[in-house]
Amino acid sequence: MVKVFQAADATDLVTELRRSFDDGVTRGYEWRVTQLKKLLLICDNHEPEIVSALHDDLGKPELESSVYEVALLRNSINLAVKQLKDWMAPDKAKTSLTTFPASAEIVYEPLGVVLVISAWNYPFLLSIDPVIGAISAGNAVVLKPSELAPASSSLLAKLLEQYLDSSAVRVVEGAVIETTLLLEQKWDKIFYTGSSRIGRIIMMAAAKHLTPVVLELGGKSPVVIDSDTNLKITAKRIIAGKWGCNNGQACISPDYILTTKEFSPKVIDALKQELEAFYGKNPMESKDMSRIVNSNHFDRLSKMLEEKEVSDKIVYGGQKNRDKLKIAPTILVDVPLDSQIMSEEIFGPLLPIITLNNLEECFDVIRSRPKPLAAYLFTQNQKLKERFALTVSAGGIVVNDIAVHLAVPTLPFGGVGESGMGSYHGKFSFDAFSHKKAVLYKSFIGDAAIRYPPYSTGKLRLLKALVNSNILEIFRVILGLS
Ligand SMILES: NC(=O)c1ccc[n+]([C@@H]2O[C@H](COP(=O)([O-])OP(=O)(O)OC[C@H]3O[C@@H](n4cnc5c(N)ncnc54)[C@H](O)[C@@H]3O)[C@@H](O)[C@H]2O)c1
Repeated sequence: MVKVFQAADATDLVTELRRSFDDGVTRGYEWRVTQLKKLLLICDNHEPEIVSALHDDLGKPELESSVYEVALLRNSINLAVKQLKDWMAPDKAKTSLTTFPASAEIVYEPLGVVLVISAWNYPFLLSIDPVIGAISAGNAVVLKPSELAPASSSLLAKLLEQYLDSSAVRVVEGAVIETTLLLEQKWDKIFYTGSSRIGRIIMMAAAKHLTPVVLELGGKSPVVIDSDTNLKITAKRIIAGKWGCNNGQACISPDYILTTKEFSPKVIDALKQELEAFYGKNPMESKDMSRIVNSNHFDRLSKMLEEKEVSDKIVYGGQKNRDKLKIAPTILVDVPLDSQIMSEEIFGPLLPIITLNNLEECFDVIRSRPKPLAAYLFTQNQKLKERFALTVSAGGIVVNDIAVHLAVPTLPFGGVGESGMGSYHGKFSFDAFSHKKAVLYKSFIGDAAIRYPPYSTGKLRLLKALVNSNILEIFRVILGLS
């Protein structure tokens, strides 16, 4: 019988991990790099099992599992192993006249015991990627994978227990009850990936202990298409980023398209043509697309499609099979902006196209809505690219492609406003789990009497000049000039 996770288990778990942290188990370079290399071994030795778990949970095609989960993880781990010494080294900081003589540095201090709560759609990537950051930064870590991807969750629990140091890295499987018990504990950071709704619950629980959070949330990521674009490539990239990424169940998947009324028929034709080239005449039978994760999400998506003034706007697809949890790639045109499909994150294979008079109106639609996790623009117009990058707020922006910024570790990945707070990937993951400690070294040389009472006008003038680094004024005070 599976043992039920109870409040005392959560408390004991954190106590145990805190003891390891306090004993310094996780702080040294050797421990960190050994654990990272173990994560690499998991990828090397267990890829077929991972692919199979992802197939059980989501019907994810092998290519997507191997590349977008395992290969991306390998990249993250290799980068951390290669850069760890550099990341851990303190950064020298400049000092000022006020503290002269002194030296200063920024020390990257591990936070302590951290909690990672991840989502079901990329269950390996979204679980292990933050754990890489937590370990790199020298923390003890508890991972809580999503219960909605049970095969992946149990494989993660098995493999992390088998490979990693269980005195400092643990997996707790479970759903709301288990997560709630974990959230009652005092953590030094909570890293959460999931919906904005639950993000609010996480932040409220964290506030009780003044625990900092990273919230990797979602939102409605828009795609603007200008008529000055390579339409064939545009269509292919949108399809690859939408249906080719877990069938639209991805946080940076295109949620809706904005284009001009005039150009929209060409956009629709191009999408139809490439969809057929990718998935054939009957996409419901295609093995190259994930299924919907479960019947709740299937019903949620169906409800969106069946809404009045939405169901009659389908121009492509619309087929569904609840038994197989399949929904065909579906394109809709000019659904009402206040419909459910245009108000909530779609997170599935439906793609509305909204047509407007010009591109400025398209940009205005984005600006009038909660800030998305990603915003995309397809154009060859340099001025438009710059205007988009400067005036549209989103977690990240990609011009002329979809979702690929996720694979660039020199770019921070995270949301803004409603799409989240904090970021990770590459060095940003290390930073997310580190405290940047300011350290100033002074000696007993050059002890200036001017900072000590009794105060005088001369001391006041000199101190002000020193704080403002006003060399001329310093000389004037020293030389007794007014
Ligand atoms: N920014 C990113 O990197 C990223 C990545 C993937 C998904 N997402 C977003 O996540 C959302 C989809 O994920 P989801 O929320 O359906 O995933 P989910 O249902 O798996 O939930 C995420 C986590 O929250 C936990 N949880 C659920 N209810 C809870 C509660 N009441 N209290 C505490 N914990 C609870 C779950 O157990 C799970 O571990 C979308 O909005 C998507 O855009 C964001």
